[in-house]
Amino acid sequence: MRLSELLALGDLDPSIGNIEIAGLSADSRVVSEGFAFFAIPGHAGDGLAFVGDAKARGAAVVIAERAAECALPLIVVPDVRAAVARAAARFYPRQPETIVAVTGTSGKTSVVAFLRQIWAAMGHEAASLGTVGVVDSKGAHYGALTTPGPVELHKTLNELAAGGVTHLAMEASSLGVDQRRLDGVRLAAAGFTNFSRDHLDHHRDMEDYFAAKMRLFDTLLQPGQTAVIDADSDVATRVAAVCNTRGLSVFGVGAKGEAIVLKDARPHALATSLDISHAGKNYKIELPLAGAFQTSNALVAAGLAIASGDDPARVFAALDHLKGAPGRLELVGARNGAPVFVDYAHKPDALEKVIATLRPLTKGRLIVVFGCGGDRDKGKRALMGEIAVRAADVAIVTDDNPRSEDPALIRAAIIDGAKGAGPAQIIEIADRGEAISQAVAGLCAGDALVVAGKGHETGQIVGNRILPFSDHEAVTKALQEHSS
Ligand SMILES: CC(=O)N[C@H]1[C@@H](OP(=O)(O)OP(=O)(O)OC[C@H]2O[C@@H](n3ccc(=O)[nH]c3=O)[C@H](O)[C@@H]2O)O[C@H](CO)[C@@H](O)[C@@H]1O[C@H](C)C(=O)N[C@@H](C)C(=O)N[C@H](CCC(=O)O)C(=O)O
Ligand SMILES: Nc1ncnc2c1ncn2[C@@H]1O[C@H](COP(=O)(O)OP(=O)(O)OP(=O)(O)O)[C@@H](O)[C@H]1O
Ligand SMILES: N[C@H](CCC[C@H](N)C(=O)O)C(=O)O
Ligand SMILES: [Mg+2]
Repeated sequence: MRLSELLALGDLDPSIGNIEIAGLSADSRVVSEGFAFFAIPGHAGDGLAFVGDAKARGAAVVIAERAAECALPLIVVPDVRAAVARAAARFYPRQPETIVAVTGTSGKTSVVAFLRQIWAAMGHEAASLGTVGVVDSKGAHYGALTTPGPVELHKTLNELAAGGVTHLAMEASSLGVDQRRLDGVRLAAAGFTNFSRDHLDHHRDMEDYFAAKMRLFDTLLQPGQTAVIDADSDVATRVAAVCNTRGLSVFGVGAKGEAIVLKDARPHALATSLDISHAGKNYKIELPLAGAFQTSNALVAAGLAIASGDDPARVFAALDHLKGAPGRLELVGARNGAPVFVDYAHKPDALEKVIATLRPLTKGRLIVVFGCGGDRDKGKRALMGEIAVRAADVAIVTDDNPRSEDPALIRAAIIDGAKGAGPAQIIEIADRGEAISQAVAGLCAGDALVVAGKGHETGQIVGNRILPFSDHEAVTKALQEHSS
């Protein structure tokens, strides 16, 4: 592809515009012969500092936001992150016909997994993309980011479409939206789950975080398209106002929803019976998932399936067969009849919700094993400690990806927040495997254990090393060791 086509800039000097481009990247380390290198002014450094590296690897041209002394032809654009996203969409032209993006602090991975399952039940060739990777009818492939960078994203979209996928549900993280990773994606609709504290290590404050999410609705969705909103979220009215201003069609779901109305939800064991209405008709659903939050997620997914053209009665029937996303309130086993769950709650609201879900199902003690990630929002540590001792009976504080930080200090910050904040016993066990083993060993009939924070993850990040570790495997091992 010629550079003028890649950038959609017809007025480039032909000596530059006619350069044949073999690929594109914003990371000099993956540049090859004939590539266009997009120099992003980032958080840690400026891509312009890596032009020499890009040239040595064969880059043909640099695209940046400012003019600079440069060993290669340089083109200045106003927003280089948007430019690389749009260029990637041209270089990898195919996309599944129906792409839906889901944002919100919690529930994105669950909603895209549910939507993929609903679409598959409708007979569509469906896929999902997000924190647990790309999942389609052929299997799952893990990736590093929830919303991949634009070059990887468009390569993936191209491959999915070429492989016959017509329907894709993808997660839109606030960072992904903010950093223009989705700017070249042809969206059909978008979903919003909820809003609470997260990523305050990146966003200046909660308003900045909210605005980042709203860019999906006020900029990326086009007027006339549909926004499916969990109407029971604290910020649903604000989100709907943003959507109305943009001329979107608002589809509210939940007890306060107007498009799918949740009339009654009766939890029993690990399932929930729902009475809902939509377009003047009533439906009964046996959702095979526990937790009010999973009901909300399932209704957002159903709304997105209906908004993208599927038959409501068939969509609601599909909810009877939903499976949870891996590591989201996943029942791994039991000891002395006490269930053991693995969950991905690594932020305050999620921890609160998962404990609140298990509390009514637990006659004995509710035990939670958790930690907080290093190099992430420090403010959430004390909050999560406080929630655990207020809402659970035993809080076992352990490590969760300490990264470059001293894990003992992370645990101390959690315990500082926990002390005196509630009745639960606090136990500190640094080694996560040992914490899980001791928690399992102590389970009595009537108890329940939730190991929170790592969900589907398969490693413990200590310094720059990723040590193999899975909560699921650690629980299974502990259940075997402490059987009888
Ligand atoms: C903190 C953050 O969001 N970083 C993202 C951001 O990097 P940055 O702006 O800080 O870039 P930088 O490190 O300053 O470097 C500037 C530029 O120089 C380039 N570079 C750098 C070194 C080099 O040798 N050569 C080179 O060309 C970099 O590729 C970059 O383009 O822009 C990059 C290009 O798009 C992203 O790859 C990078 O994601 C990093 C890998 C990351 O870990 N991001 C995480 C925090 C993230 O995005 N998480 C979200 C949310 C998760 C969730 O809620 O589920 C996600 O969507 O996964
Ligand atoms: N609708 C919801 N409201 C509150 N908490 C939720 C909701 N859905 C899921 N959770 C909690 O958040 C955890 C993460 O859920 P999920 O992976 O679906 O969300 P996510 O938005 O993709 O999160 P992340 O940004 O961390 O990838 C779950 O394990 C559960 O504890
Ligand atoms: N996408 C989130 C996941 C956090 C998971 C938790 N296990 C941790 O490491 O803090 C992040 O990178 O902030
Ligand atoms: Mg996710």
